[in-house]
Amino acid sequence: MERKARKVYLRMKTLKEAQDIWTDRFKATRTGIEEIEVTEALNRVTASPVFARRSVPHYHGAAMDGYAVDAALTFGASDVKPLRLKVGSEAFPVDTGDPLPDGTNAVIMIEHVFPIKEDEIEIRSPAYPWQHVRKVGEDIVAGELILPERHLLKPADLACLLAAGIKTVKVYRKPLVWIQPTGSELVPPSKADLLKPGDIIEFNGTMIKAMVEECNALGILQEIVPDEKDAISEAVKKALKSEVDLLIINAGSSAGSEDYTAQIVDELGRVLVHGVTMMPGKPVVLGEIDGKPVVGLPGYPVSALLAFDQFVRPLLWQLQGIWPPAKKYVDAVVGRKIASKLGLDEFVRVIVGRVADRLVAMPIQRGAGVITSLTRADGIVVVSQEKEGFRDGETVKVELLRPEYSVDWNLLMIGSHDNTIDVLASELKRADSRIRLVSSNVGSLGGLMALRRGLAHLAGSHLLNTADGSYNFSYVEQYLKGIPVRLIELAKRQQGFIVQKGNPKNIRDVKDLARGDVTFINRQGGAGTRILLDYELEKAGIQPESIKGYDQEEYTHMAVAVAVVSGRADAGMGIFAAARALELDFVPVTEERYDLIIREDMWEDRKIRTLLDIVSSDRFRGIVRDLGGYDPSNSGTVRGIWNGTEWVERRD
Ligand SMILES: Nc1nc2c(c(=O)[nH]1)N[C@H]1C(S)=C(S)[C@@H](COP(=O)(O)OP(=O)(O)OC[C@H]3O[C@@H](n4cnc5c(N)ncnc54)[C@H](O)[C@@H]3O)O[C@H]1N2
Ligand code: MOO
Repeated sequence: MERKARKVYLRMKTLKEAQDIWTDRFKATRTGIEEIEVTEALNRVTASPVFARRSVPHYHGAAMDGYAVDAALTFGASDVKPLRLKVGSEAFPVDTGDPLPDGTNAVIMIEHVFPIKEDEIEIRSPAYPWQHVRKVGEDIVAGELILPERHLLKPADLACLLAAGIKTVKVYRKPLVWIQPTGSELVPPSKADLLKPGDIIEFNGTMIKAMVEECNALGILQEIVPDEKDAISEAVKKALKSEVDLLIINAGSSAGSEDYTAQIVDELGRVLVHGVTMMPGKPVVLGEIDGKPVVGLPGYPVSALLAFDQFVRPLLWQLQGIWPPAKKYVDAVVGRKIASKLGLDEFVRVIVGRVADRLVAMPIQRGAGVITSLTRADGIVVVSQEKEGFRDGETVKVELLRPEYSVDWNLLMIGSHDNTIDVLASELKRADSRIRLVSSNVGSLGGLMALRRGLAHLAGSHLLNTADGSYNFSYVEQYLKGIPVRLIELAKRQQGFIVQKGNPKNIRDVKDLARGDVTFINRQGGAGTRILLDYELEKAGIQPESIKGYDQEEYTHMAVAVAVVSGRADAGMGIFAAARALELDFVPVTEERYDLIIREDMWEDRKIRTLLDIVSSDRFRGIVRDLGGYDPSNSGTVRGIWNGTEWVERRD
């Protein structure tokens, strides 16, 4: 083979350019054709037109239960002049589907017949010719075209084929896809219990195989190959010798020292595209070797999935001769500002809910390695390359990953994070499988803002009024003027310091945070926990500047605990459950009340009704108590009814 100059990173293409190059190159490529049983042909694509072998029905048949007659005999029958017919010679009993006896051409429904004697019936209206009869060829006429070429076979199509006397059908072969995970750090999922630092469980392969299957193709997941050029090259050659229609190499797509995909494709064949202005998914490699399509999907799971969706999915359908199934888009209002780089189409995952008749799309975590951003997402918003993002409140197009009706069952909760929210979410699902509690963590104050702007159904909040020690009331008064809401206690919970196991720095109270040997990890401004900390610092007369790490912020209790477990910090303020989840120690500081703040116009909503039943149930209280660090004895208690101007009810 001719050797070419090495081009590792080609000029970045736009998504549209890359898609055009890719689909154009393989526009005439199809998988082979095979003939299969109709009974096994669901979701396959016809490779030739199909013509009926017989008519349907192939005989005149009764369409109703009753009596078959010659219509001419019945003319003149009426209420004043009933007509009697002899059973067996003039009228013949038939059931739906029975062939019509010779000499008959109509069926009288049994309900319209009056039995006189065993062998005689009476009718009081005439039958017209061919009434209640399914005539020969009414549905299909032998020889007629019943399905065109390149038709995706759905259940009714299979029925139609069988009815027309067809037993086998020519379809395109399911594309066969070789999936090659690469990476010296990868270990198979079966070894998940024996991970060393640096090991990564190979999970992309299974995700890719599942996506391949969703495109009606067959994926063969190969064993992991290490990041060695020769080893990968060998695997590629082996793949191409087999019968595969498409080769996917996962990871090694970017510019690192061990990123060989583009080089190998370039040496063995031709790189069509390396680098697309999309994010995640930017370093995708599109090429061909021996006329076969080869794709290098980036290693990060979100990047791999999105690049697959843009390039592999359409190709797999194209190889079967049809368009990919259409995506579903809806308009929604952005719930939180989305900033994005110019020059890249950024794919932002969002949760979606319908609040007061408009759909709200709340962005969730952005990282290309954050697989949970895909498991949680209801949709994807693309910030196109010429935009720097979206302001909150702006209307955007959302690609829905779930059916639109299911989004109407989402309860959109924005605000402070708490572990009991996860319990609530799973209890809601248990009570009513349609309800999904989707939450976005922006801190307590952020939750109130979202309620004010009509971007959430409910907020979770634990905002302390440092003047009188009350929770949430004064903040509702300040931020929710004109917005009627109700406050329901979710639970009381302990707040304290999350510290290393064994508390090696011997942190006892808030004064210890100012010690020179202690590094702290903080929560973001507006978080209830942050306000609590500042309150405790003020009480103790400690200047925030004297605390090392005070300016380092995280958005959730768990993120604070992770900062401690990883050694980045010695202490952070948070809830007991977060410390326990990571086997850290906990130094209690105080107990606080965490409330659900619910829009008044949601009060009678079924989802909220279900939620309220759950939070006041013994079962919920039991689960929450078992988490540790919570006092759920007053869960479900109404703490306040705010009509937008004043408290109709307020119970501290
Ligand atoms: N200097 C540069 N570095 C990077 C660039 C760049 O342009 N210049 N691009 C970044 C972007 S964007 C992406 S996306 C990634 C793509 O990386 P690779 O495709 O080269 O993949 P790796 O670096 O090998 O792996 C990334 C990450 O994914 C994990 N991984 C890989 N395979 C699997 C698998 N089968 N299952 C689970 N996880 C997998 C791997 O362990 C790494 O953690 O590059 C950036 N860097
Ligand atoms: O393009 Mo990478 O896929 O942004 O993270």
